[in-house]
This record gives sequence, structure tokens and C-alpha cells, in this order.
Amino acid sequence: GELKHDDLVNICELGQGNGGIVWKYCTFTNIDDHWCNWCQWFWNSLSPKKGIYLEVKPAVKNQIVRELKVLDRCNSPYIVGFYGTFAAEGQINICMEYMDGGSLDLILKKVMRIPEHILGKITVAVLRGLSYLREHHRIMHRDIKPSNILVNRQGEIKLCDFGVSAQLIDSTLQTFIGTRSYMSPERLEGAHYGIMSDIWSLGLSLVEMALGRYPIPPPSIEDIDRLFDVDPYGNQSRPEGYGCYKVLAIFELMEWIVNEAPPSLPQKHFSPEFCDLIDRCLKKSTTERADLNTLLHHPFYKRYATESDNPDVSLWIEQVYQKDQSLTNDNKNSQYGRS
Ligand SMILES: O=C(NOCCO)c1ccn2cncc2c1Nc1ccc(C2CC2)cc1F
Ligand SMILES: [Mg+2]
Repeated sequence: GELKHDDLVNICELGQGNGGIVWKYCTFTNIDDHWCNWCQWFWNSLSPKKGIYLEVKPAVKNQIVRELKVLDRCNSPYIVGFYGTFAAEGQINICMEYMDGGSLDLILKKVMRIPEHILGKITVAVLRGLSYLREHHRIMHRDIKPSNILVNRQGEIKLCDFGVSAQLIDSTLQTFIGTRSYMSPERLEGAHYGIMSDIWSLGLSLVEMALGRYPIPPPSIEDIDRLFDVDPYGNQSRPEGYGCYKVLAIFELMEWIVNEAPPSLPQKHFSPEFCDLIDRCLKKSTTERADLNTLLHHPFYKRYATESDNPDVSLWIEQVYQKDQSLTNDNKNSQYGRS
């Protein structure tokens, strides 16, 4: 039945999530299996997975909570489930589906790179998720990047942290500067931007996951060859080539994205279709860049759009877990990785 607040009396803090504290609610009853199972069920499905700390007036907070209620009508296999939101102690708490495979940036830390056939499934899920948000809610995502693409052990791939509340977007604009590095040239230049900006972010995210590192400034072909000489599931750390490349400061990075040629994938290690899709996502000019419908008819998309369930993704996630138990521990503390 309806959960009442006084059913949940003692809150035990379990650890830091990104952007806030993640806690587990416990009911005030005798400790027994039923209680533990219930609590486990609550933790896995209904407990707040994210708290966004906001120093804003209560009226603004209430508006954000109101706008987030739209998520009640957001139902798609490619969008992370939403169970409710509430304001408490200066933060907006968002209860959403628990994705036990974590986010793709966390996974990328555990494996050298993500194989092309898995990236194909990720591409299908992201394009279908973007399509759903546009067709049913007339919104773009605004923050496509590996940490906002979540997976579970069933092999499902879903989007989260998209811009459904305009007020929340306004209230958090300056705080997430780090995300700018996935922003399209037109958005970095302050020009008008829309869904085509999400397409750029998808392209950049796919190159990062294919190579195993953020692709700006682009690695040399020797760096990439060395990457492919190493077994992705081995225990070696990334080849030294990845250590010596210059990490640009955020503003240098933004200038590079606006002024230099976009990254691309070498046909030596990736299929021509994948390379072509990337090139069409990373056109700096929005008039040349592929739009959502074009990509939904692209050969690379069609190659992976067939099966509905993803047994290969599920198997691959298990491999990632087996390779590195520490992924499981990371997951308990910060399921959503970097904000
Ligand atoms: O969380 C966010 N950025 O992450 C930065 C902080 O780690 C943001 C940002 C702007 N937003 C504007 N409206 C919502 C959000 C939003 N959060 C959010 C959006 C959708 C869901 C769906 C249920 C899956 C969950 C969410 F938590
Ligand atoms: Mg996020």
C-alpha cells in the first residue's frame, strides 16, 4: 500500500552517491527475513538514488519537484525508471531504477575499451532513448556522456540525467562545468543548439568508449595500435602512450573542440560502418551532421537493431564483473559514477 513517511523512521546513511548522500530507509519493526527482504526490495527499487544539493528558495525547489513529475509519464525500455522525487534538507531527491551494472564511465575504468559489438548495442539504445524523449516529451537529453548511460545485468542499456526540468537546468548551469567537454562546438560557442548537439555528444562518447580514453586531443595511430596490442580483459594498465598525452585544461579543450578537426576512428581497428557513423555524428557543422532519423537508418544502427534482448551485453557485463570484483564495491557507493 501507500508508503507513509512515518513508516520510515530511521534513516541510516550508506555512503556518498555523486552529487549527494545516498541512504537506505529502514522500517521500525522487528528484525526478521521479511523485514530484510522488504528493505532490500525498497533499497533496490524505491530508495532515492540521487540527491542534488541546491541552495535555492523553497518556491524554486517546489517548481523543480513539480516539473520532475513529468518523469511519471516517461516509460521506455531505454530510459531509467522513475519512482518519485521530493525535496528534503536542501536537496532534491530523485528515486529511480537501480541499474546493477553501473554507468559506462565506471565500466570503462575497469576494461581497456568497449568492443564494437557492444558499442553497437549502446548506439541503438541511445538513439532509441533520444527518439523517445523527442517524440513523446519533445525534449533533448542535453547531457549525453558515458556516465549518463547505465546498464544492468540483464543487458539493458538506459539513459538518465536528461533535461526534463527547465528550472533544474537553470539552477545547476554553472555547477557542472566538467560536462562541457562533451558539448558540441555550436553549444560551446553559445549558439542555438538542439537535438543535433546530443548527436555530437553521442559520437564523442562512442569514440571515448571505443579507444578507452577521452579522444581530445586525438591519440596518434601508434597509440591506438598499442591499445589493440593489449588484451582488453588483461590486467595490464593502459599502454604508456596514454600516460604521456597532454591533458588539456577545460578551456583549452573547449577551444580545441571549436577550432580543431573532430576525432575519428581508424578503419584499421573498426568496421567501415562504425567509422562512417562516427564521422557523421562528429561533423562540426550542424547542417552536415547526421540527424536522428538519418542515424536510425544507418547501416551500423541496422546491424544491431535486430534483436530486442541483449544476451551478448549481459554476458559481457558478467565478464567485466568477473574480471574485477572491485566494480561491485564501487557500485554500492557511487552507482552513477561521475556527475
Ligand atoms: O541529475 C542530473 N544531472 O546529473 C548531475 C548531477 O549528478 C539532472 C540534470 C538536469 N535535469 C533536469 N531535469 C532533470 C535533471 C537531472 N536529473 C535526472 C533527470 C532524469 C532522470 C530520469 C529518471 C531517470 C533522473 C535524474 F536524476
Ligand atoms: Mg549523471
